[in-house]
Amino acid sequence: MDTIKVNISNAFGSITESTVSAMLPEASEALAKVDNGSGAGNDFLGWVKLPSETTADLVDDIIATAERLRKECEYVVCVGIGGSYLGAKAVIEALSDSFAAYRCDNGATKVVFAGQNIGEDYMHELLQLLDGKRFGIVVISKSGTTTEPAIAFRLLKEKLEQQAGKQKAAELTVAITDAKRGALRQLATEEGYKTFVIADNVGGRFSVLTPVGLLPIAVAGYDIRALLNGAAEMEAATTAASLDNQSLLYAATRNALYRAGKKTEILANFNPKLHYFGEWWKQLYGESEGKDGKGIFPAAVDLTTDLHSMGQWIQEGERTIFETVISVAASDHELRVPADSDNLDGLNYIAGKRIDEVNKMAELGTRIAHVDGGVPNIQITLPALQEKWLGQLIYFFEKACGISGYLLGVNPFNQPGVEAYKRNMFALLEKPGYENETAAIRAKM
Ligand SMILES: O=P(O)(O)OC[C@H]1O[C@](O)(CO)[C@@H](O)[C@@H]1O
Repeated sequence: MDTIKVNISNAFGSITESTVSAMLPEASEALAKVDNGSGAGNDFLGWVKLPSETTADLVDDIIATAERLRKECEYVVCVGIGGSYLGAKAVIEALSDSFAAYRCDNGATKVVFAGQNIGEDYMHELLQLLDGKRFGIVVISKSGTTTEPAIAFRLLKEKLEQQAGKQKAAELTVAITDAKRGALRQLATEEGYKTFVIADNVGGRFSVLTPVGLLPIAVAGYDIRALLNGAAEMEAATTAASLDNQSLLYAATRNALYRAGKKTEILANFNPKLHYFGEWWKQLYGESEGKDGKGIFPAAVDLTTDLHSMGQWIQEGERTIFETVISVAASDHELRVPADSDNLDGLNYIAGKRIDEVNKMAELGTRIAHVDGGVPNIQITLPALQEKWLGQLIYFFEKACGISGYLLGVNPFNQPGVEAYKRNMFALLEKPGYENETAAIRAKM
């Protein structure tokens, strides 16, 4: 079976091959905690067997629901934040025509996102876009009480009910939430929305292969069966307690680098369609590892774009970073550099070459330059931006994240730190029940 590949041959300097090999017993223990559920946070391991255990009935139901929305709606607004948004956004962006938003003529349903910010202008402009349009809503919140999506959903629900009437609005709304608990579950029951469940044992940032990610991806017209199949292949390929297990290898290497003083990992892509993959990855690793005063800081760059902004820092700044490059072997389309008789820009030496070949040389040149500059490099190669490979990549990173969190010595499946800003915001907005916090925060101002 073909799988995505990790190459650590350029990660050495502050660590050696034997440093990584010496991590194997510890990494195998961490892997066992993920696979056997014997570690901290083991009530959130529902994602481990999701690809192989997702039933055909559920997939059929998701696809049928997506088809219904695609038939009835010009726009589907997916409302959610963090893990209830980033996975779908990452996969849709990776698979989409970069200019899909500007191609108003193809009649395909457009997936737009809301509830991932509290931007007043963003919401105003979205409501304006939807004015008089046939639209539907997929509202996604595991807890059902997250402020950002709750505000967006209030506005969108009101708009949809005004435009389509209450009953039709209910038919055009799908809620993805907890099976029993929470405000969204209660509302969905009262209003009669079609619902899908986020299982108790799957945390938001590990939920892209549940209806949370699968429904928006299917609404956007992509093949969720292929995505799940790819993930299932990687599920099967990441159980061995060996450095051939690509997730274990990546987790062991990044922890070896961290222990050697490399505190920041920069995830780099050379394909603009992977920008949101970096955003998804940042949440996955940031929320999983950044706790107890520990954790590799996950940063992401889009190259070559950011070589003209962050390139200087990466090349010559503080040597506490390492870089992980997602390398896509083949592009979908073929385009060559044109020849020009005047050659004023001096580009004729590459005339006739594929744009992708130029990009690949930029990638190789960057990798060599950064390694020479003291930035260890891990390379992850996938053959193409297609559902199967993205499914593999998602599962690869999830599995590695669980192993890596245990290697780091934290509970990778909680995120207690996220509550701090919420408590302050509620106190400042004078939420009932927060009177003491309101007084305390006012005293600090
Ligand atoms: O799906 P919910 O409950 O709205 O949560 C959204 C996001 O908020 C967090 O709880 C905190 O950022 C994330 O872990 C989660 O992905």
